[in-house]
Parts: sequence; C-alpha cells; structure tokens
Amino acid sequence: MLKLVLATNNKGKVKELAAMLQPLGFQVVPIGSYPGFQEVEEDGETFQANAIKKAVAAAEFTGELSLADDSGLEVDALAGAPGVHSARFAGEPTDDAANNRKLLALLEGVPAEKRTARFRCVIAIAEPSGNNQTADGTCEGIILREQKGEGGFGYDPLFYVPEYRQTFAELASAKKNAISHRGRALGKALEILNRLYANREG
Ligand SMILES: O=c1nc[nH]c2c1ncn2[C@H]1C[C@H](O)[C@@H](COP(=O)(O)OP(=O)(O)OP(=O)(O)O)O1
Ligand SMILES: [Mg+2]
Repeated sequence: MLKLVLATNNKGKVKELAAMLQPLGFQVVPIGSYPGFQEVEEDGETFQANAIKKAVAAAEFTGELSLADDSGLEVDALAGAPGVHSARFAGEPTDDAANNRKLLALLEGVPAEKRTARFRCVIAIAEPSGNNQTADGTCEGIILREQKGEGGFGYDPLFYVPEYRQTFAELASAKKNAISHRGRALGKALEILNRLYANREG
C-alpha cells in the first residue's frame, strides 16, 4: 500500500487531496487520526517554508511519508495580500466567512478589471528522516463583489474563473481539482511520490 499522511487540519483540503490521490492507489491518512500531534506554528514568510515545516513535523511524528499543503490567495489590488496570511486574514481562529467579508470590504469600489487574483499552493512531501521536496501550482481568477456557489471552502465563493464563468464554489469538485492551484501542485508532487516509492521498492 502507498501510505501517505496528509499533514493538514483543513477538511476541505483533505477532501480534495483524497479525491485526487485515492484513485491512484494511495492510502491517505489525515494527521488528525494520530493522537498527540502538535500543530506547528506557520510562521514562515513563504508558502514553501510553511509547507515544509508542516510536512516534516508530520513525517517525524508519524514515521510515515507525509504531504502538506500551504496555500492562499494573492490579490493584486492588495499588493498580494492576504498571501501566506490567508487563513488568519480576519484573525484567529480561522473563520472563512469573516475572511471573505474582510476581503470584500477591502476591495469595495475597486473596478472589475483591477480585481485580479490568484490562488497559490505549495505541496511539500517529507520523509521521516526530514528529507523533503516541494511542488507548486497557481490558478488565476477574479474576486467577485458577492459570494456565489455552495461548494468548496475558504475563499471559493468569491473566486471567479473567467474560462468557466463560475466561481470555485460553483464548479463541480472534479473540475476544480483539474484546474486549481492544488490540483496543479499535486500533479507535480506525484512525480516526486512516484520516484520515492520506486526507490523504496527497488
Ligand atoms: O482551494 C482553495 N479554495 C478556497 N480557499 C483556499 C483554497 N486553498 C487555500 N485557500 C485558503 C483557505 C485558507 O484561508 C488559506 C490556506 O491556509 P493554510 O495555512 O494553507 O491552510 P489551513 O490553515 O486551512 O490548514 P493547514 O495549515 O492545516 O493545512 O487559503
Ligand atoms: Mg494553516
């Protein structure tokens, strides 16, 4: 079995990552099913630093190959904010509704053509030794003036993808996974995983 610990407490991420990894034969186990794991402080200045920190902590704790995702939204009119601070944009603990309200308030009066944004994701794969590798992905979109759609999580109801004329919260989850920052990062991460498992077996 290709066992892989998912070093995230975000249920939306677990759902998406599991939906992409399980059909490929991975047995994914969320870090939440390992009692006693202490959440790491996400104090890195980059998605990459935080992703590595989360993946290494999980791999060292569990003794299993672990995958972490650090991601967020970069809004051009806000000079790239909320960026690495996306989860706690409106304070702690994370509150998706409050984050979306804050984003809309900051963008009030900003015209459509200046509401460009992108989701960014860095996935880190760590071995119990601490060895780690990363892969990244982005997805471009526009921040709407009001929420649309019921699916997904986080900023999805405000993130509109012009090519599909839908927000991430309106897109079917398989479609979101096919074009999202996370789906793209995972595509590259699979190459890393394939090499790691090939080395183990060979
Ligand atoms: O596809 C997405 N659709 C909507 N929103 C998203 C997405 N991807 C990231 N986001 C937002 C959610 C959260 O506000 C932040 C991630 O923060 P981030 O620290 O990476 O995740 P988290 O704290 O929720 O869980 P964890 O660190 O345990 O993986 O960006
Ligand atoms: Mg986090």
